[in-house]
Amino acid sequence: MNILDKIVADKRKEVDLKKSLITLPQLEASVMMERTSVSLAASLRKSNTGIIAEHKRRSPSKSVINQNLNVQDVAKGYANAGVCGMSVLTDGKYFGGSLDDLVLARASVNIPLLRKEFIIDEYQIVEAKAYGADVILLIAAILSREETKTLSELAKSMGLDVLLEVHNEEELQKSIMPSLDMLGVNNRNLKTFEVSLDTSKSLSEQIPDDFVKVSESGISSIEAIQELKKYGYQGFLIGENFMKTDDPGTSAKMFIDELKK
Ligand SMILES: O=C(O)c1ccccc1NCC(=O)[C@H](O)[C@H](O)COP(=O)(O)O
Repeated sequence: MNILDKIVADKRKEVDLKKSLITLPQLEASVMMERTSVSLAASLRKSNTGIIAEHKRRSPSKSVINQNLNVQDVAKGYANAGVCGMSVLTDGKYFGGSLDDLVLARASVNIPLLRKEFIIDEYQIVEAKAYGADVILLIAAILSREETKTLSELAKSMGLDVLLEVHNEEELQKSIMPSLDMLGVNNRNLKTFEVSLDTSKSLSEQIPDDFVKVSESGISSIEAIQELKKYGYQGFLIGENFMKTDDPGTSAKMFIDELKK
């Protein structure tokens, strides 16, 4: 069993439990359902920098990254730095995140918020909207084409943007469909945890131009972004590089200021 298999097995149990605790009609009664979402894809299209900064306390590959921060401070810091969007990990067991993190980030900033989660059920999409997300992540490695279609169409019907994450050509080819806004190539091999920007480079040509291209994971230098831009990438998802510092907002600001030079 690889890490994704383990995460998904746990997620199925978690979602079943949640459905029995908070019903769909209860989620649908959230005031957030009336909120107009802010598009991350639009924000990336008009940006020269394209940074999506992540709130990430720990991860299966790195164990603890930073457990001492207040998510509201991190969100305000990222917004002040001029990021295009913020990614909030909501998985508890493997990443130390929660839906509370999403709500607190939403209460602090108006930038696009991505719910970074292992989505396998429509319930989690309603949940994302109800807790203030603007964007959901779908991971091709854990979904069939039919599931990707059903989930992405539901998200679009709720006004949410959809970022589809792929790791290889097979996942990309099986998943391309009009109900996606952004295609994210994850540079981290989730079986070995090895990170290589070559994954983004080699898949870039196969991503149709209608989708915003996002490169995810292992990005820590200006040079890497300049290189990825040559391959058509407009979005860059960065977690650990900012979160490992005492002040991720200031780190993101220095990074973005440097990128603008
Ligand atoms: O980060 C991990 O170890 C990980 C393991 C298993 C599944 C997903 C994982 N990460 C999710 C992500 O996509 C990253 O948090 C995100 O791309 C930021 O990556 P980084 O800049 O390398 O922190």
